[in-house]
Parts: sequence; structure tokens; C-alpha cells
Amino acid sequence: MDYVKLIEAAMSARENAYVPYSQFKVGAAILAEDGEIVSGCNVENASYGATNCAERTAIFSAVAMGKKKIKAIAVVGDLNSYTYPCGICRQVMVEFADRGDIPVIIAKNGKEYMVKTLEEILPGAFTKDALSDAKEKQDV
Ligand SMILES: O=c1ccn([C@H]2C[C@H](O)[C@@H](CO)O2)c(=O)[nH]1
Ligand SMILES: [Zn+2]
Repeated sequence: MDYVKLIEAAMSARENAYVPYSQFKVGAAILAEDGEIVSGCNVENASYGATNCAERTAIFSAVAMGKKKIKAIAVVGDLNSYTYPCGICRQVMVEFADRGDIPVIIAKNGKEYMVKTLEEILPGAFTKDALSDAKEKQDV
């Protein structure tokens, strides 16, 4: 898997970040099952809570294109330190990470990056399995 290509796509999307409030640009890029790369940036709002992170922008764009399985994701935020995905984005990644673990590439640039697994950064995630278990037991 070409991590550098994914990082470069994230860096390029980062340029489109809409960040008038934080000035903190983030870009993300996911590798879909069909080999396509789908990227996204953070989009802020005057009502701060309406802000969407780069990771979720990329994932939601992919889903809107019919790509529901993520094979890897790269994230570039601050260019001088490593920017980890927030908790909400980690949870959204799990939803589309096709049963299990995917590499999460946390990058400063194409040369300096760390590869974590989703399980490493979100152990014991809540998944749809928990919902179906509860339904089977009619525990509702
Ligand atoms: O992994 C991250 C962390 C933060 N942000 C965004 C949200 C907000 O626009 C800005 C500051 O939190 O950075 C992301 O897009 N991804
Ligand atoms: Zn986030």
C-alpha cells in the first residue's frame, strides 16, 4: 500500500480547509476498497459545534460515492507535530473499517509519518455487533 500517495492526497485536501476560527488546517485521505482515494478537509462553522473534521469529511464523501469500506486513512494536521484523529472520527472510522483493523497514517508530511492501527487508537470500540446482540436477546 502506497502510504505516501495517501499522505499527499491528504496534504492537498488540507489546502482547502475552511478554518476561519481555529486556523488549524487538517486534511485526510482514505483508500477505498476499489483502490480509489477520497480526500477531505475540516470545515468549520460560526456555530462551532457544527464543525466537521477532515477525517469525517473524507469518509462521508466516500460513502456518498458508494464506497463504504475503508482500507486505510491518512491524516495531516499540524505540519510540525503529529495530529491524532479525534474520538468522534475514530468511532466513524470503525463503522466503515470493514470488520477490524486498518492502518491510520498520522503524518507531518510524506517523509515523517507514523502508522498506527485503528484498534490501537480506539481499543474495545462500540460497534454494530453490540446492537445486533441486544436485538437477538430481545433486550429492548
Ligand atoms: O484530527 C483532527 C483534529 C482536529 N480537526 C479540526 C477540527 C477543527 O476544525 C480544528 C480544531 O480542532 O481541527 C480535524 O479536522 N481533525
Ligand atoms: Zn474528528
